[in-house]
Amino acid sequence: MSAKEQPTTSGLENGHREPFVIGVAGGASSGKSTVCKMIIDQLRDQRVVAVTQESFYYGLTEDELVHVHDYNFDHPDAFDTELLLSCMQSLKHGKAVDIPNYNFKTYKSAPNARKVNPSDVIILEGILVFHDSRLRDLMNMKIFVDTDADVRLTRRIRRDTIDNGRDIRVVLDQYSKFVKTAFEDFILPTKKYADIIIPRGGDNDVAIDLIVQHIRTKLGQHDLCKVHPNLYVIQTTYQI
Ligand SMILES: [N-]=[N+]=N[C@@H]1[C@H](O)[C@@H](CO)O[C@H]1n1ccc(=O)[nH]c1=O
Repeated sequence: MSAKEQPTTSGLENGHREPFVIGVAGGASSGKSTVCKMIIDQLRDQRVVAVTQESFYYGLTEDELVHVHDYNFDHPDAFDTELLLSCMQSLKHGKAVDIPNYNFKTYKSAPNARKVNPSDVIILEGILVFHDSRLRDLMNMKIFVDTDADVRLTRRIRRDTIDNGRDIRVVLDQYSKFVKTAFEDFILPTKKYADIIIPRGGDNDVAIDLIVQHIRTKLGQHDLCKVHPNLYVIQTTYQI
């Protein structure tokens, strides 16, 4: 069943409604995390949980560590997508999951590091969350954050040099070798799957307000259904 249809309560643990799943994709440093934070802030009255694809990076082997500057963190194969898919499926069915924790300093992954409970809204963000169709099919809403390449690069240089103390030459080398190439080969082609494309990301208050309104409408519809199924049928008939 495509997630486009209305969330249902069928087959869910303790009768909760099926969570509303939002995917947020876009280039590295495009503002995905900022968009997620703004949506979560405006949905303070709802049970919302955020999952980042970065938690599912494979840890690097000793040999990969030795050649870390030649490792492509922007390639789909850098992520444990099977584990991410199984976590998202469990959350979608109202089950709590253990999320791994990837450490950007040690390049190692700590399994089962964080317990995430099922919620009404689940936001999954990451550069390649639209790459695998099985993940896309779990999403009720897909947002692509469309920020200019020069803005993404300047943000990345500022973050990696000032915040993470990396050498500017390493950052630029990694960008031209992996980040730019992966954006063009793997990330940008997933933009066509988006329901909403946000230019300028977190600077775009209008887009984020519209998104939050849409989420509230979808959640509200289900609350009516919870009150009285017939009422829900009337509402659906009216929409048609
Ligand atoms: N390098 N590089 N690019 C990736 C990617 O652009 C971004 C989002 O996953 O995080 C970066 N990334 C990922 C893992 C890591 O250990 N270090 C790191 O900088």
